[in-house]
Amino acid sequence: MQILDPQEMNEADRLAAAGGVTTLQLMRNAGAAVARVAFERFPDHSRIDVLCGPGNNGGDGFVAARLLRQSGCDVRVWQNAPARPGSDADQVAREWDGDVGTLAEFQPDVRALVIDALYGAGLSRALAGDDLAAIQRIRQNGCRVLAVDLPSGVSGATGAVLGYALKADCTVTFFRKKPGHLLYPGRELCGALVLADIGISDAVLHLIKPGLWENGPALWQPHLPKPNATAHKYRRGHVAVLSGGATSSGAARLAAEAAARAGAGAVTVLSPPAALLPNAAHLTATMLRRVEDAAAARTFIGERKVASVVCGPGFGTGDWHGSMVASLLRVNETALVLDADAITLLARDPGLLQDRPTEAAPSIVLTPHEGEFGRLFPDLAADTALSKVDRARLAARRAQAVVILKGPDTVVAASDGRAAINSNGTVWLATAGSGDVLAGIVAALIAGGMPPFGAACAAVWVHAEAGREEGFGLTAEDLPQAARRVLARLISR
Ligand SMILES: NC(=O)C1=CN([C@@H]2O[C@H](COP(=O)(O)OP(=O)(O)OC[C@H]3O[C@@H](n4cnc5c(N)ncnc54)[C@H](OP(=O)(O)O)[C@@H]3O)[C@@H](O)[C@H]2O)[C@H](O)CC1
Ligand SMILES: [K+]
Repeated sequence: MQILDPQEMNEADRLAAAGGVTTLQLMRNAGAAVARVAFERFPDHSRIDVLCGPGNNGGDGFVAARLLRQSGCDVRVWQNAPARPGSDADQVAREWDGDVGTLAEFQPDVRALVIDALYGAGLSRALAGDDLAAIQRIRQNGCRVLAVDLPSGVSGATGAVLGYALKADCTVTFFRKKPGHLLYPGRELCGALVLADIGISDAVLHLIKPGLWENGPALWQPHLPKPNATAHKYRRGHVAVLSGGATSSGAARLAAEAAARAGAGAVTVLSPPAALLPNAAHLTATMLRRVEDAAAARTFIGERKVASVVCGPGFGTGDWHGSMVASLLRVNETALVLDADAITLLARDPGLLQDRPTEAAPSIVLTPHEGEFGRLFPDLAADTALSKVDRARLAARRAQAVVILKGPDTVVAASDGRAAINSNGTVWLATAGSGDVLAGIVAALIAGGMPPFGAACAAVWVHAEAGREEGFGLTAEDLPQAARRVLARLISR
C-alpha cells in the first residue's frame, strides 16, 4: 500500500475537496473514526479526556468529543490555544456544548482514556510550555492514550521525535499511512495503528503518484520467479558468491545456501586458494571454484553465465579484495549484491562507484546497515533533517544503485526515487549472519529474473517473515530453510 508524506496528504485533501468532499466533512469523518476506535478498543473507559490543539488535529478531537458524549461517555475537553476563527476546527469547536479547560489545568487520571488531538501532521517544532508539561504528566501517570493521526511530538514525515512525544496505545490515521507511522522511533510511539477511511477516493492517488510504499507481497508477488517445467538450472539463475579467507568463509556459504533455498538454479562459491579446503569440506549441492584473482573471477562469471554475484560477507578488506570489487564493477550484464566488507571497500575508495561507466554498468544492490551507510555516505548520515527514506533515496540516486538500508525499519530505495519501508521485521533477525542470508536471497531473486528493486523488496520481506516464523533463538543457519518455506507459499498462491 502506498504511503503519503504530509505534503501528499494535503494534496489528497485538496483533490478530495475539488471532487466534492469538503475539508469540513473530512474532519467530521476523521473525528467519527476516532470516536469509533475509542469505543471499540477502550470499552472500559467511560471517562475520556480529549486534548485539543489549535489546528485541524484539534478539530478532529472536538468532533470525537461530541460524538462520545452523545453516546453517554463522561467527556472533558482541554485546549492549549483556540482555533483560527473561521477555520473548520473553529466551526466544530463551536459545536461542542461542554466546558473547555485549559491544558495547563489538565491533571491526568489513570482511569480515564486520553485522546491526544494536540498536534498531527502540522507539528512544526518541538513541544514546549504547557504542551510539554501536560505530555510529561500523562507519561508519568501511565494513562491509556489514543492518538489522532500521530502521537503529539512525532513527525509524520520522518518518524523523529521533535524534543519529546507522547507514547500512544493506539493511533488512528486517515486514508493512508505516513512515513512517521513506520519509521522508528515514531513506529513504536504509535502503538497499534488503525487506518480509517474518511471519504477520500483512491482515485486521487493516480494524480498524486506517490513513490513510497509499505513493503509487502502486493508490491512484487506477481514478479517472483516461477520456473516452468522445462527450465534448465542455469535458466533459473546462476548465482556466484565470493568467499573470504580460510577463517572467514562461513559467511559466503550462508549467502550461497540462502541463494539456493531462494530458488537459484545453480550457486557457485568462488574461493581464494587459501579457503578452498574449508569450503570444500562444507559444500555439497553448491559448486566450488578456485579463483586466484579478479581476472579468473570475471572469466568464470562470463563463461558460466552468472546472473548475479554476492560480494562482501566475510570477504576481507585488503588490496586483493579491493581489486576484486573494482573489477566486478566493470562486469557487464551481471548484477552485484554488495554487502559488508564490499561496502567498507567502497567507502575507502568512493571513486569506484562514481567513476563506473553507467551505460555498461551492472545493476548494483547495496545492503548497508546504519554503520556501513555512515561510512559510505557520511554527509547523508550526518544530516539530521533527513528521514531514513530520504537518506536511502539520496544514496540510491548518488550510487545509481538499489539501496537496502537495514534496521528494524529497513528501507529499500531505487535510483529513480521509488522506495519502500519494511514493516514485518523482528528483533530475532538481529543476529550474526542474518545479513549474509539477505544478500543471498536478493541475488537469487535477481538471477531468477526480477528487477533489482522488486527483488530487494521481496528479499527483505521474505527474510523478515522467515525471522518471524523462526522466532526466539533463531540462528542465521535457520533462515534459508525458513525463507524457502515463505517463498514456496508465495509462489504457489
Ligand atoms: N486527510 C486527512 O488526513 C485529514 C486530516 N485532518 C487532521 O488534520 C491534521 C493536520 O492539521 P493541521 O492543521 O495542518 O496541523 P495540526 O493540527 O497538526 O497543527 C497545526 C497547528 O499547530 C501549531 N503547531 C505546530 N507545532 C507546534 C508546536 N510544537 N507548538 C505549538 N504549536 C504548534 C501550528 O502553528 P504554526 O505556527 O506552525 O503554524 C498550527 O497552528 C491531521 O493530523 C489530521 O488530524 C483533517 O481533520 C481531516 C482530513
Ligand atoms: K495527535
